[in-house]
Amino acid sequence: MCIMLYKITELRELTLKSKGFCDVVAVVITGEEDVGGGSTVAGTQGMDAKALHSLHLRTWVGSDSMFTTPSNSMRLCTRFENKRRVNMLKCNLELTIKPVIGRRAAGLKVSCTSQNSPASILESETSTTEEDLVLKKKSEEVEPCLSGRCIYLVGMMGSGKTTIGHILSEVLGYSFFDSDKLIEQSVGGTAVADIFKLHGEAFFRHNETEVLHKLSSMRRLVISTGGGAVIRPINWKYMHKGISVFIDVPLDALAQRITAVGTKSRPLLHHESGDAYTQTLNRLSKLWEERSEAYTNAHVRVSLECIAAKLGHGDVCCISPTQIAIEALIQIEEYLKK
Ligand SMILES: Nc1ncnc2c1ncn2[C@@H]1O[C@H](COP(=O)(O)OP(=O)(O)OP(=O)(O)O)[C@@H](O)[C@H]1O
Ligand SMILES: O=C(O)C1=C[C@@H](O)[C@@H](O)[C@H](O)C1
Repeated sequence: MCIMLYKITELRELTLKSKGFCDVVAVVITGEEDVGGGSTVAGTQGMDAKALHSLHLRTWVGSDSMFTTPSNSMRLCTRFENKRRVNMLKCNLELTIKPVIGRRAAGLKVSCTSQNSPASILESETSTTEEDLVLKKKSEEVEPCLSGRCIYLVGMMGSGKTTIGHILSEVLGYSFFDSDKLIEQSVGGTAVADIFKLHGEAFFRHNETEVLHKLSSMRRLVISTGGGAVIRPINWKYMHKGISVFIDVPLDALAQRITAVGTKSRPLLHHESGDAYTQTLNRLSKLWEERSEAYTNAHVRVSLECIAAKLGHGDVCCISPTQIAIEALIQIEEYLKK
């Protein structure tokens, strides 16, 4: 099993491999770094499970539940999709974060069990990857050129705006906002799917424009926008106050990602029955027909197909979010130089 762990405070990517089939999972753990000699680097002290879940946990295929256990460990119950064998495995993943002394020495003990495979214990130290160093260097070059301008990430549902947005905000020292979340807050915490159901799409779009309007007067933000934010010209007026970046992901890759996590939270893709992948791909194709032109309004395009060609990958699924974030910074830099 292959587990990718992202530690957002340090932006380190850690790949743990054990023999057997290969699943890809990303977990984000974050916390106070260097909070004094002998303290935990990424402990769960002072954080409740809900906060950890909402702020710091990502999996490629969605997490069913997560809870903390006493003394600096947290447990994630999730379903890992085995891409090679298509079946779903139920797994318990327990991360034990050991106390460390000094900076940058998070010890992670990962114990992983599943219905289909015996328990295995993996241990590793975090290490800074070459990708992390490239990302850091590029962000240091680009950040002063931005002069505080916000970055608006646009792209179809599931294109990775949130995932990449978190990475970019971290390296640039910007704050991160998700416009869908802000809309939910403005409607008393109602979920996007319920806003569509209760009030209709027009109401949602109106609120989306309001949110983008408010954000447009702010600085030093990375904003993950909703997939349909591009369709209203007024939204571009606001987004063009900053730098807009279109994350261009092939539709079949989007359909795979979305099918893996389910369509319940995405009202424009939700369907009750039938082949989930095909239905999702059909709906995405329809939306793409309506929107592809609108995405060209973005200042910058980050194409996963181009990154794959550059890196010599046959498949866009092999491109890590860090690589996409690096490419976004390269493209932003080129745009700013023009
Ligand atoms: N580079 C990547 N490779 C594989 N899966 C990814 C990658 N980036 C993101 N994902 C996964 O794709 C799904 C969608 O990602 P994310 O939520 O970041 O997209 P989004 O554009 O913000 O989506 P939405 O607009 O629907 O909210 C998540 O399950 C995420 O883990
Ligand atoms: O593509 C879209 O139109 C949407 C994408 C989501 O982010 C949400 O903004 C909402 O579900 C609509």
